[in-house]
Amino acid sequence: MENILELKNISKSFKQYNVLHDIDLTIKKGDIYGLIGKNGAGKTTLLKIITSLSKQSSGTIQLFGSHTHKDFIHSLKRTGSVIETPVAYDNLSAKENLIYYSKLRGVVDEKDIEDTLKLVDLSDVGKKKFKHFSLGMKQKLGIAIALLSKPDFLILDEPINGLDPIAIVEFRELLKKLNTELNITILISSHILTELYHVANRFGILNNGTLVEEITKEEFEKMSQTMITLQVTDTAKVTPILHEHSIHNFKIISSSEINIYEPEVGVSELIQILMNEKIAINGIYKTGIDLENHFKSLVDGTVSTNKEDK
Ligand SMILES: Nc1ncnc2c1ncn2[C@@H]1O[C@H](COP(=O)(O)OP(=O)(O)OP(=O)(O)O)[C@@H](O)[C@H]1O
Repeated sequence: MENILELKNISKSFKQYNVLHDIDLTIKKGDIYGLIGKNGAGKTTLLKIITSLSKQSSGTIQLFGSHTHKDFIHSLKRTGSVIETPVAYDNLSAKENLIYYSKLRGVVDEKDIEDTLKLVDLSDVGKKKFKHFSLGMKQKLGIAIALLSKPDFLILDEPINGLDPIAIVEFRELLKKLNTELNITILISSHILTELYHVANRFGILNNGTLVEEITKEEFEKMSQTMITLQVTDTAKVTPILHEHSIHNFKIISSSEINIYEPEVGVSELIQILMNEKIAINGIYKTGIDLENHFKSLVDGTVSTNKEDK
C-alpha cells in the first residue's frame, strides 16, 4: 500500500537539549494513525517538523513519496493541519472565517464553504462569533479551515484535549467520516489513549522523544488476548530458558514477573518447559491487557492487570 509519510531517523535538538531521537515512522494511505505520548513526549515538535513549521536537526521526511525538498514542499499542499490550538478570527462567524480563509487560499466556490460547514456540523451556528464557540466547535472549525484545500492527509495535534464526552463522540464520528467517505489519511496525536483506540487503526507510542513502538489495532487485539503473566522467584534465570525455546516476545515487569506475548505458546507448554528446567512457578495466568496498560508498560515499565479476569 502507498506510503503517505515516511520518517527516517528524525532527530531534533533545541541547543543541547535532544527532544526527538531517531524517529522512524510510516503512515500508509487510509490510515488513521494515533500518535500517543505523555505531555512533553515530543508530539507537537514532531508534527511541526512534518508540516515544515520547524526543521529537523537530522533525518529525512518523504511525503507522498517526495524525494527532493521541492517535491516535499509541493506535497505539503496536499496536507491540511491543525497544530496546537485552532486559529481563526475571534470576531468572525464560522462561515465568515471560512470565506476569509478560502479567499486567502484561492478557493472561491461558495458551495465548497457550505459543504465544509455541513461536513463538520457547523451549518447551524449562524452568526455566533468564533470567540464564543465551545472548544469542540473551535476544533471543528479548525478542521473545516484545513479541509478547504481538499487535503489527502490531515494532521491534528491533540484535538480531543479538553472536549466533553459528547463532543468527543462527535469528533470521533467526524474523523471516521473524513477517513471513509473522503479517503483522507489522518495523523492524530493525543495523550488520551482510550480515545485514540476507538478511532485509529495504527498507533505509534512516543516516550521521551523516542518512538518505542508502532503497532496496528489488529496486532494489539491479538496480543491482548494472548498475554501470559508468569511469576517466579528470579526472572533473570528464566529469560535465557525462554530464548532457548524460541520465546523472544516478552517483557520483564520486575525481578519476579514477566509478561509473555507469544500467541503460539500455551500455559501448559510453558509450565512443562519451566518444570523441566526446575524453575519454581509462583503464579501463571492468561491475562487481558488494554491499550492504556500497554502504554504504561512501555513508558513506565509498569503494568497493572486485572487478575479477576482469568
Ligand atoms: N522551541 C523550543 N525550545 C526548547 N525546548 C522546546 C521547544 N519546543 C519544545 N521544546 C521542548 O521539547 C519537549 C517536547 O515538547 P512537545 O511540545 O513536542 O511535547 P508534546 O508531546 O507535544 O507535549 P504536550 O502534550 O504537553 O504539548 C518539551 O520538553 C518541550 O519543553
